[in-house]
Amino acid sequence: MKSIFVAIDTPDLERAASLARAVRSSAGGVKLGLEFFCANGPAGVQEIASIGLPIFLDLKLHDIPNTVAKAAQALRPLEPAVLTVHAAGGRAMLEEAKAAAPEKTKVVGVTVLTSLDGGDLKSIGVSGQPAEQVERLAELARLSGLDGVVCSGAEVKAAKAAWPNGFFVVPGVRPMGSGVADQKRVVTPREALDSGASILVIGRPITAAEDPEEALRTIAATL
Ligand SMILES: O=c1ccn([C@@H]2O[C@H](COP(=O)(O)O)[C@@H](O)[C@H]2O)c(=O)[nH]1
Repeated sequence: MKSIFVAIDTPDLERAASLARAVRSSAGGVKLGLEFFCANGPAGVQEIASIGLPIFLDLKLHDIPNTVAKAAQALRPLEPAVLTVHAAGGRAMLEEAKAAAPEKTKVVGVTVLTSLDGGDLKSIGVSGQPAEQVERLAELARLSGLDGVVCSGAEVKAAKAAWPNGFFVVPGVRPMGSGVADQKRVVTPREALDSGASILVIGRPITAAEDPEEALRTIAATL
């Protein structure tokens, strides 16, 4: 299975389509997030989906259970392969999100954003290191019936040990020598996969490259 989902973070539909076409033969899918969705909406998602790759809709839904359930329901026609919600939304929200999403969609809970470290958690009132919070939220996601979680490559081994049949999405992935930008908990693609990631999410190291297709192939060759 092709394990790299390319994060296409742009508000520009034409650019998104051109990137999706460029990576079509080597990617496992494309990930569309808030930047793309706010600019282009469901119609934009459908246009990218028509290029033929599975769609990971990374909207990180986080609200009261009723609102998240209605949002997940509204997204049903898009039939995303993967949909994200924030695990910190709590058990009722997670259960309702899963129940409202299409049966085939993997609903995964974002645990601790890969852009955060222990200091950031402390500043929002969460004591302990990211690994502890990931463990807590992954357990909540499992008990709530989700399909898996989003966590960094540094935590995925422990998460998989506790949830062997879970689906583990790992962003914050950087090939050796690539700039980390705003990411704080970063591993290489090989490390993420060896630690148990089900899929890797990689954006700028591919999309900002002069030749995105070549950049993706080079990364894929390390796996
Ligand atoms: O914890 C998280 C959850 C989601 N993301 C998303 O993944 C990509 C990463 O892009 P890069 O350019 O490879 O840094 C981006 O779309 C984020 O929204 C994450 O990074 N961390």
